[in-house]
Amino acid sequence: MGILSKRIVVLPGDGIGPEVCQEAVRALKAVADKFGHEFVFDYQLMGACAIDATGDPLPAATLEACRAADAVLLGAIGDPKYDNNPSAQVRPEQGLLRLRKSLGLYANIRPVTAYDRLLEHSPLKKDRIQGADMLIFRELTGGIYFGEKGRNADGSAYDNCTYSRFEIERIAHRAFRAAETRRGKLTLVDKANVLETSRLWREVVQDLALQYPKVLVDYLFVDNAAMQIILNPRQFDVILTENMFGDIISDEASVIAGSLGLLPSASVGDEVALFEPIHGSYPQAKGKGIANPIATILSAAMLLEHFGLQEEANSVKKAVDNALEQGVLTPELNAKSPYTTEQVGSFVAYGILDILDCQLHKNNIALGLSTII
Ligand SMILES: NC(=O)C1=CN([C@@H]2O[C@H](COP(=O)(O)OP(=O)(O)OC[C@H]3O[C@@H](n4cnc5c(N)ncnc54)[C@H](O)[C@@H]3O)[C@@H](O)[C@H]2O)C=CC1
Ligand SMILES: CC(C)CC(=O)C(=O)O
Ligand SMILES: [Mg+2]
Repeated sequence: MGILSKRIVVLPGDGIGPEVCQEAVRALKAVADKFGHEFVFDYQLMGACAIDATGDPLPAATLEACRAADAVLLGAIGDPKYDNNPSAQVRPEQGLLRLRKSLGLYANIRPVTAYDRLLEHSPLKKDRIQGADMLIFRELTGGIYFGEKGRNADGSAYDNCTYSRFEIERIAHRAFRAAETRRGKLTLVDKANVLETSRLWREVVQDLALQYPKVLVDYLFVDNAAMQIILNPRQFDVILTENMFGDIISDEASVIAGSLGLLPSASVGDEVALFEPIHGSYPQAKGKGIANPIATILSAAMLLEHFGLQEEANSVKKAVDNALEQGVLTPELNAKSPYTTEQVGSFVAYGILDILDCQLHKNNIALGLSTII
């Protein structure tokens, strides 16, 4: 792959979003320096910050910039002043959902890995999670999050869940193809004993399975899946599921990795792809320097893979592995001698730049010397 010139729209968003985005951009800048690429970063508003500035959580200028970009990097959106106000007319989350829908980002891909170095920090049984490695395909533009919702005259409320065969087929094909390149197993997580939409998911997946004879297909009800993911995560290879179930079980699966702050994602579909950590804006941590930036840094690695820059992506992943290995960890993973968001980010950037005397950098951090990159 030659030298690339790419325009990346950055949507830092709210809460810890700007802090974790800053570290992912630092990693991308290190990659650009090392490999000679040109990445132009175009910062745009989305979420609560966009409501505050324009009244709209997804201003037209932001959507336009995303459409014209080569990729989008998102931090997170959401603010308690909207969460705690049930009568708020406009919400940050509406901006995110509208962005996903507008860009046709129907497949959200969330890798989950058990890191050897972090096993000791896990509340889960080490011998059960060691080696766990799964890829969750979460449908992202349909289902209950996008169905008609409202209040009835009697004061009751409703959220409708609808799926079409087409919506299921397009993400199922992607999940089957991924399973073919991995360990050849696909688990559909649904609630087909109760929900009609889930029965349609099963029918479609059963039909498509005929086109992928090398893939072993398994079906699990979501309640059972929620338990199995924790109890015996190594049984999973590719998980395919609808929007809300995928949202919930992937946050749960982050316990296998060790923290919600470690899980990245790629959202892909018809237009430009978007990369974001699976976590939210963690408002309690805003400005404290305690947020783990690795989920966003690994999302940047997925962005590089999307550009076809595998070696570059590997350099980011290797630098992250090294940070974990060396114990350069934010407080939720190591309360005793924690590193800040920025220190973890700059340690990773050093690793990308092959300044392999990371010990020196670690010492600098210990001495309180400022980050250099
Ligand atoms: N994609 C997005 O932008 C998302 C936005 N949200 C929004 O975020 C706001 C907060 O929602 P919550 O339910 O509290 O979810 P959250 O994901 O922001 O935080 C849940 C918990 O996970 C941990 N955590 C999350 N990110 C972390 C990080 N980088 N490092 C270390 N620990 C981390 C913290 O213990 C935190 O209390 C809400 O406004 C919500 O709507 C929630 C999920 C996704
Ligand atoms: C607005 C929500 C659906 C965001 C969320 O929880 C997620 O995408 O994981
Ligand atoms: Mg979520």
